[in-house]
Amino acid sequence: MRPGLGIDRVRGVIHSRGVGSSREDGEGHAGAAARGGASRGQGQGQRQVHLLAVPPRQVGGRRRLDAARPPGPRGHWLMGNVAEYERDRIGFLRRHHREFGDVFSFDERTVFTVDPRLAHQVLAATNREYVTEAAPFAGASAPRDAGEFAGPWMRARRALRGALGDDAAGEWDAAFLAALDAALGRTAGRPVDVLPVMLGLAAETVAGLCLGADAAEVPELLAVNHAALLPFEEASYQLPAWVPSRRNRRFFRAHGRMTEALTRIVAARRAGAARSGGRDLLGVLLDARPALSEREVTTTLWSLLIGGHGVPAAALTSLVRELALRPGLTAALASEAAQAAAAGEAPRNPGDPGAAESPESDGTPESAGTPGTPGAGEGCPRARLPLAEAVVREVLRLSPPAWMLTRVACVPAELGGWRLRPGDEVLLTAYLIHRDPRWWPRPDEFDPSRWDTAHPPPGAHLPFGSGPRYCPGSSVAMRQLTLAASRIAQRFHLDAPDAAATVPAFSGRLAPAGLRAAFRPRRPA
Ligand code: HEM
Repeated sequence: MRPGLGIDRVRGVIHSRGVGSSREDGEGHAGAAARGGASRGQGQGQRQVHLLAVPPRQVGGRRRLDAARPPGPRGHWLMGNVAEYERDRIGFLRRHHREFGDVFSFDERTVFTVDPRLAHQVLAATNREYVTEAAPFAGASAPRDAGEFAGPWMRARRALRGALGDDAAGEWDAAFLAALDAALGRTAGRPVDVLPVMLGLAAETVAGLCLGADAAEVPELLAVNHAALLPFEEASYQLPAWVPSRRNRRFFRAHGRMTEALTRIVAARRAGAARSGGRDLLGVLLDARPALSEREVTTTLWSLLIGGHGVPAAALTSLVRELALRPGLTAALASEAAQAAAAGEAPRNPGDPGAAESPESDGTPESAGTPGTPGAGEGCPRARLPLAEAVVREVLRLSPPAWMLTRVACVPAELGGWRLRPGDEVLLTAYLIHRDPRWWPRPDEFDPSRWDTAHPPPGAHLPFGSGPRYCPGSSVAMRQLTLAASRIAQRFHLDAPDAAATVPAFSGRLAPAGLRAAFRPRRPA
């Protein structure tokens, strides 16, 4: 059973075997998604057994799965809670949070928490007590092995830190703005589905970031992979990878094409046959010391490409919705953009000084100034566009694209007084934490001004996660979203008559379902 979707589903697929592996491994990448995501030391298909939830016992009028498990809904005698969850995921979570409190179990091996303190604790203990859904480069067959496989990934992360920090992230501002103008310009003022436009924009942006001049074929491959991954994200139950279902075959085909392309690009770059004009992430990875293997480089690229595609596109789509609903706010953003431009301040050029310390320094983004938004130093356009930045933060608070984070215990662990066994899964509901009135006054209200004073406790603001597996693209993402908010407001009239009626889709990534909008160019002032 996979109630925990979000980015981890995708990453489970990506990371489970490393990009260079194949079906011959026995299960390949789709194995993680197909089994519910995991190198967990359980035989193939065993994970699905959790679907057949053991009927809980009634203990003293309180439902308990067993003495060692948190309380939780009883569900159907055979199917557990899957059907109810699938009918209305967030409604299910809200109901059971109200009934059972901040920690409740979904089935024998799956626990939800809506407690920021516990979320923070779990995220901070990742790579020690917990693993992300499956470890990068994993060929691991048991959760206890996953830390070992996270090693190369963490080395790659460290190598990338400088290149993805706030100073360096500015190098891509101009390319991002050009791609944004082009993507919205192509819509020619006609109403369009916003998410596909943003997926195209994000694909082009992240492909350029990773591969520079060698990126040409990658945006299309990302689109193909995105489409192949969607069914895995949307369903709670998957067939094992070895079943030659249409969905599995489609995924293997898409994945194989991307693998082949990345392997070719990496090999050519290593051989010096292809040279990117600027400094891209592939260049950084190839220069890493100690050197990363070809497969580690390729797998890291794959993770960055997938992580930097669907999630930012979902965030951009939510941003458009909020802007479309608030003409007054867009006018204020346009005026801020005009002032910043007049002062020659936006966007900033490469080499800007003054970025804040990386949140990875101690694994706690909350310690890096404003909670959950690291690196907002004076050199960042966010500092020059404070309203745009606050709008973005508010969008990410109300609609975190990665609305549920997943961890798997790899050793016996403790969560809020409950015992977890290796293989148990903890689901951190960022969406509910972000809307909890205990940490957020008027939690459902869109109010960028709250960021003038907001000081949520650790773990209460998780748009980019926390701890050692904090999003490595967060600085780039915050910059680009801030620039996008400002640019869209300045250059386009937004017309989205149905925006208020769109509902959030709690799929792999949270985004307003079916949002349509027309981006009509404004006359230059
Ligand atoms: C609005 C934009 C973005 C949001 C909201 C976002 C959110 C997140 C979150 C919440 C996580 C942590 C997941 C967890 O703890 O399980 C994460 C991880 C990750 N993100 Fe982002 N992300 C964004 C943009 C990007 C970009 C632009 C890139 C690539 C340049 C990227 C690459 C990654 C990667 C590779 C990981 C996995 C990190 C690891 O496992 O160590 N993300 N992201």
